[in-house]
Amino acid sequence: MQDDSAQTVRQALETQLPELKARVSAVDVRSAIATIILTPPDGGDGADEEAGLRARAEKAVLAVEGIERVRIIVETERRPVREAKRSAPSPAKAPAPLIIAVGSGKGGVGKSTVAANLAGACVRQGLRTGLVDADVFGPSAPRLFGLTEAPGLRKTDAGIVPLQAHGVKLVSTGFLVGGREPVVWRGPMVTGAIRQFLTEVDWDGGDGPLDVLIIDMPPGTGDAQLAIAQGMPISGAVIVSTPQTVALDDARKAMALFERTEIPVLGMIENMSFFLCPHCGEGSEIFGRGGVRSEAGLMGVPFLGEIPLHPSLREASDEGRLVALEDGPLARAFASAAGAMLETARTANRPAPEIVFED
Ligand SMILES: Nc1ncnc2c1ncn2[C@@H]1O[C@H](COP(=O)(O)OP(=O)(O)OP(=O)(O)O)[C@@H](O)[C@H]1O
Repeated sequence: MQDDSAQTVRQALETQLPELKARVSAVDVRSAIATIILTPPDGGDGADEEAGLRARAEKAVLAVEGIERVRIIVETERRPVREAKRSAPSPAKAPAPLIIAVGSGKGGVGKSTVAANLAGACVRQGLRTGLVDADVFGPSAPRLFGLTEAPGLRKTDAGIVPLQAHGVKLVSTGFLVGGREPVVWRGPMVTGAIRQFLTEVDWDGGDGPLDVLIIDMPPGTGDAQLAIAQGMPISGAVIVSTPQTVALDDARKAMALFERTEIPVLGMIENMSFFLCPHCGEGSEIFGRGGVRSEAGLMGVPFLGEIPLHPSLREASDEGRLVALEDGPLARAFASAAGAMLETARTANRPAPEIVFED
């Protein structure tokens, strides 16, 4: 369905504005919001001409049935991945001793919900916790943390000031988009914006340095994900998957992506593992519980835990609450998964023992 609307939007753009055809690098449609990523114009175009072109593009997209809002993002830099790696900050400048990327090969498996609640579980353990919502296409942190009406991000001499909710400090491209107006992003975009989130945020802000930073990766396994993976000294990655075979196939691709960038996979979390009935508390294994555990076994990575499918998790997410900070089976599931994740991350990060030769 989502793919169909993206295709319709792309067609509308390309038919009505053939001059843009070569510049449309990605189109995404979610919740009636169309995001269009354009490559920069070829040298000659003046600023006015470019602004006019974008305005016409917005109009063309808004005319597509079902689209209520348009975001046009113009990439100004598209550095090859290798270059991104070179520009990665030195570990000394890393924002936290533990930086954990939460990824999934495919959207909709609940990765963002899991990432947010893992962050909540870290706060509950008394850790100073940050979260980067790196999903430029469908930022979900504003909704998950109840910050949809929050003011935009500010920048001071010390850096970008993160927002804070439920004890988690967070940045999201969602905080760059205001109200219901179509927004044109300027300046270094997509990978550029994310790179700023990875390198220019004042996480400390006088409260002390972070203990752990969680990165909610964009779904998929393309260049954007690779650039993020290489833009920061990530300690390890957690892969979220549902137990169905099709989701597992994508999870495998996500794992391969992290392996290519030499980021250790800390383990897998099974989301929507089984249906936990809100009435009787009984579990039903509707998607074939255990698929992720066996996949983790096959891939030789730890299995970190299972999160049940429960209506209250969706409700809490829509209301901007973190179940990880409440009581009940979901909170316990997140506490256990976060505990396993931190344990594996700390082990993976521990420096190798030094051999001392005695005379
Ligand atoms: N265990 C669960 N029980 C009930 N609902 C869930 C559970 N996990 C996620 N959801 C719901 O499923 C939907 C998708 O979750 P979410 O947005 O976190 O997925 P995602 O993988 O990050 O998707 P995308 O990558 O497309 O943003 C949301 O409505 C969320 O509230």
